[in-house]
Amino acid sequence: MAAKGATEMEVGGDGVAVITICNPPVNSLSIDVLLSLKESYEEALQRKDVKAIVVTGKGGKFSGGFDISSFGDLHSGKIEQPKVGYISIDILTELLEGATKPSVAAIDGLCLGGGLEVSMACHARISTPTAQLGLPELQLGIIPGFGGTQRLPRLVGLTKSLEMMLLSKPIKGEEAHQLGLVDSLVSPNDLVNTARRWALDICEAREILKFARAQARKQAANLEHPLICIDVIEEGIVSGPRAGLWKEANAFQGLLFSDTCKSLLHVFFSQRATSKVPGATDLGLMPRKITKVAILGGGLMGSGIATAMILSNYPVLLKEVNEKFLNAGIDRIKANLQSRVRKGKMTEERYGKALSLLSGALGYEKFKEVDLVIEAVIENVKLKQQIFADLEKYCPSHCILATNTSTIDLNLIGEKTKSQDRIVGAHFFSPAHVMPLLEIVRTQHTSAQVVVDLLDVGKRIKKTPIVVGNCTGFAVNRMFFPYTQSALLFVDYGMDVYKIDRACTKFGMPMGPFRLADLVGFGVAVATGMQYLENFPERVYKSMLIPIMMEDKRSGEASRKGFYKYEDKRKATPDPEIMTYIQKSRSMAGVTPDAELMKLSDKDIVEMVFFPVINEACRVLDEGIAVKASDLDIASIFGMGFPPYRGGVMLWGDSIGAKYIHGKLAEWAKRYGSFFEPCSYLAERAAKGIPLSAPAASQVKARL
Ligand SMILES: C[C@H](O)CC(=O)SCCNC(=O)CCNC(=O)[C@H](O)C(C)(C)COP(=O)(O)OP(=O)(O)OC[C@H]1O[C@@H](n2cnc3c(N)ncnc32)[C@H](O)[C@@H]1OP(=O)(O)O
Repeated sequence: MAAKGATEMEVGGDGVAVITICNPPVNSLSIDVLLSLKESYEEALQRKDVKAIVVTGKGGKFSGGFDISSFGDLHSGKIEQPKVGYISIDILTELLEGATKPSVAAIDGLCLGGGLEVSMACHARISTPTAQLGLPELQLGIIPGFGGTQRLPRLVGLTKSLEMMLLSKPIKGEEAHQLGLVDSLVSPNDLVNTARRWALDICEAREILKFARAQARKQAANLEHPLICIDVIEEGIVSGPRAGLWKEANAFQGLLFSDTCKSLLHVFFSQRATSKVPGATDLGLMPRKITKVAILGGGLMGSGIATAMILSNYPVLLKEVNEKFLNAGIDRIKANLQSRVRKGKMTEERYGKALSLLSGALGYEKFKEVDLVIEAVIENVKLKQQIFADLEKYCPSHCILATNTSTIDLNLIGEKTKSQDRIVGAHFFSPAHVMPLLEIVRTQHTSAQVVVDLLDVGKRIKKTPIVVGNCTGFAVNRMFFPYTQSALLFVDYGMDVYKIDRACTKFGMPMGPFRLADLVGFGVAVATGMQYLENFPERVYKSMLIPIMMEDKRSGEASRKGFYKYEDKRKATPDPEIMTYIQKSRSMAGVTPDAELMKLSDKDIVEMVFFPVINEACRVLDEGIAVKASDLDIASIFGMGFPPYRGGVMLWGDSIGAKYIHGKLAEWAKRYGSFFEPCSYLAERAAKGIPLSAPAASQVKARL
């Protein structure tokens, strides 16, 4: 039997395949035409020279719909009925609508029933003003069967689509355009060419969207909502504004109840709540004006802090011990600023202005003019004590005396002065002009006024402050010390360094504990370790791995070799050589690798690295070092790069549950030692089923 119509396909030099429905007199859709449409599509999707598709009808008619004359053949069984849904779902939805290449329908004349349905499965519709579009199926005692009941309401709205279907009432191209069923109106002569251009424009938009998707995945692989946003934008481009709006509305609704949204809302409010500090900001004190700032030490931290200050228009006096160090410090500040100019974040003019706010000093003569001093010299208690005694002598009596120490007890630093009420910690995170957190440390002597003043400075230099109590490591470093500690412990027990780092970055950390140790430098890591060992010996794991590597002149990124090698600029490559050190460290620790640890999933690894962090965060909270759990969430996000979409360590901990965390820690404590011992705060909350972040009944001990 001769075929009842077919489609023809022609591929132009522009990469557009024009598929024409040919079945005179009205280009009705016989089964043959539909199968031929399928074949043409498949060929177009396969061919490399085809970028986009236009579907049209021969002789100024798109299509009069399903071939009514074959109804009888179907009834009599003369032609076999395709399996239910084959045309509507397999061909029109999966193949046409779901195609990776965009298609546009070019409509003139009739576009009825199955014809309109084919055009609605395309990604856009261009028509002439006089074209006739409708779904008249009900006239024949049937209903639209190729997706019309679903696609038309999305394009023209419920009321209009009901009218068009129930009354079998077609509309003209003009009205279809107003309703959004048709995307553009053109004269019959321009029809196919306009449709070609439209299809190519969708291709270009798709390329841009593809790039945006890749970027979004690279930035935060765990996040779904940026990709959904791109999908929704694409829907609008491809299927018109109404379809786009529907997709937007549905996606919005879904995201509103997502964990990501809940976590990010928590971060939003928690960040604002950090500057509400009981016993300081609730006393009605106004911040005093700070007109000049002095910074002691032009090293990495000092120069970073000075950069942050001059960028926010504070005149800065940088003091060093000799000309050479001073110049080196000033050069570092210049380099910090220049990097901003290079990245286009700052004009040359702004650069000059910022630099003009900086002056250098070798002595204390000009310190009588300053309102705030930030000491950022090396971590040496004796040196700091001497400096604070000098500052008391040379600075005006109202001047705030801040230290950028990251670990040393402030009472020790100020021991030789009578200025305890104006001594405060201003702990910045490296690089200080980039990292957004400022940990303000107050002792029992620090005045509320000084805290209020420093909060104001923090706001002006665009840092997120958290106000914490005084102890070794304060809140942030204390909380994150166990991050590297547990990683080092598990490496001794047989786990792979790079597997741990990978699990952490997949979880959403900017870098794993070993890449971080490389960045910070092993010297700092060991010095900090000593402080902890002195103060919290029961929960320090004495890994020899870092000291062994240091003996071999591997001390992290600065020496181009640490846990990774750094041949190229900053690019970290795993280094098989580290196995020698690891084996040595393992034999010194006298442990036998635990075969079970090798089988762990990424989720297990993340728990092993982060549950000790949560445990320490609980101690910090219990001791009153932090005022509230949400401050620790902010500290973890802004100080260590904990993924904000997980809400911070405490909120994340609560999403897992105190009981589970407690159980795991207790089990590991039995197996691997006291480092994992769950603290009493965690134990109590696990037993009573109270969230970790819920305020205690007797909130905040007298520590602050
Ligand atoms: C699954 C899907 O949802 C189901 C469907 O698509 S069902 C089909 C839906 N389509 C329709 O109902 C359209 C029916 N056709 C019409 O209403 C009118 O024919 C029309 C408005 C298209 C044209 O009207 P008009 O210009 O007066 O010409 P008319 O004489 O009716 O038709 C011209 C020829 O085309 C044929 N024809 C029209 N529509 C046809 C169709 N869908 N299938 C097969 N042949 C069709 C007519 O039988 C006629 O053939 P003839 O010359 O051999 O007698």
